[in-house]
Amino acid sequence: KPVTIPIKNRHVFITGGSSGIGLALAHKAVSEGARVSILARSLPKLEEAQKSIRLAHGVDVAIFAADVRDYDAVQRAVNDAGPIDVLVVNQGVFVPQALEKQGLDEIKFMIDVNLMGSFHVIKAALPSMKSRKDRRQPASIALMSSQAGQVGIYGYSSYSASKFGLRGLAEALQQEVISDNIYLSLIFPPDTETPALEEERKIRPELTDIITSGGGLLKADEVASKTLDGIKAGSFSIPFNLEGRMLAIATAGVSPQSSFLMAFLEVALASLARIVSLFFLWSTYRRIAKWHVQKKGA
Ligand SMILES: NC(=O)C1=CN([C@@H]2O[C@H](COP(=O)(O)OP(=O)(O)OC[C@H]3O[C@@H](n4cnc5c(N)ncnc54)[C@H](OP(=O)(O)O)[C@@H]3O)[C@@H](O)[C@H]2O)C=CC1
Ligand SMILES: CCCCCCCCCCCCCCCC(=O)[C@@H](N)CO
Repeated sequence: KPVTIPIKNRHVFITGGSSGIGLALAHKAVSEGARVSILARSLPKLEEAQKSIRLAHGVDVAIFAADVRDYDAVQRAVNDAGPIDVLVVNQGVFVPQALEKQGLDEIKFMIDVNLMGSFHVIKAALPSMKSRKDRRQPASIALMSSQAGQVGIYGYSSYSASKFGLRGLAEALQQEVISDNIYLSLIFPPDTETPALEEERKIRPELTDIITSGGGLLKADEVASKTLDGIKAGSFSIPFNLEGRMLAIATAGVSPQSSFLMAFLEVALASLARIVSLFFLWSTYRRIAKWHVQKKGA
């Protein structure tokens, strides 16, 4: 059933909140009257982010320097931050490369930060979320996935694995915390203009570039405002553009759906979404074949 998760005067804790989508989310949450904490590794970047938010909104967010791969550091930061009402597990890294060429260290890096790091943050925050003073007010745990967490893409074998993992985590955890009035959200952005995407573009395999362009491109603050709307609505899955909505319907699987309208659309459009997916796959594999022919020819 539909639920409303208030943001105003509540504690929103955002990991990866010093840059890109996380920083845009922090701005948005502050502008909606939330008390915001941001966690990341680099203190100078956190201070920079804190300054930009103070300049824009005249409010100070709390900053916590910790690497999500270090559980004790995360636990200390969460204890210092105090009970959390809305947890946004946003941190993430992506190094696109064909699996065969990718070093095991880079594969481990993405799994450690994107998946294991998310477990650390949730594990550290969950006890105080369950014992929050006003349990009648629903709480939220929102995990930053990606369209690459809905469909595997050339060059993203480890990245997609880390994001698909969040899906299993969210579906299982939702069953474990529903009785504590805590709602899970999975956020599925397409390519989003952030410093990390800029870096990624320099090293992304050509085929990855070609295929991901099918998902669209958004600005960080567009992603931030739709993300916050989805969290407030307690949506289990938060897609963004038309491709994202089609992907969400095509990959609805056995995930929770609190909106009757969306549930109806998932049922009514299931076969169309599968047809569009099959067409997307047909054109993708055709491009891959063409690319190899060109490469051989070159
Ligand atoms: N940009 C895009 O195209 C898309 C991004 N996403 C997802 O959005 C999320 C944010 O990406 P984006 O905003 O682009 O990236 P940015 O690099 O701009 O921001 C990443 C944030 O996470 C922090 N971070 C990185 N590693 C760690 C770590 N080990 N421990 C704690 N904090 C860490 C960074 O700070 P610091 O380095 O100081 O730790 C920074 O604040 C990721 O989960 C990504 O997968 C999803 C779809 C599209
Ligand atoms: C029903 C079928 C729908 C057809 C359209 C499908 C299009 C899929 C394109 C996938 C785009 C992946 C973007 C990854 C962004 C990202 O996470 C990286 N920038 C790293 O963060």
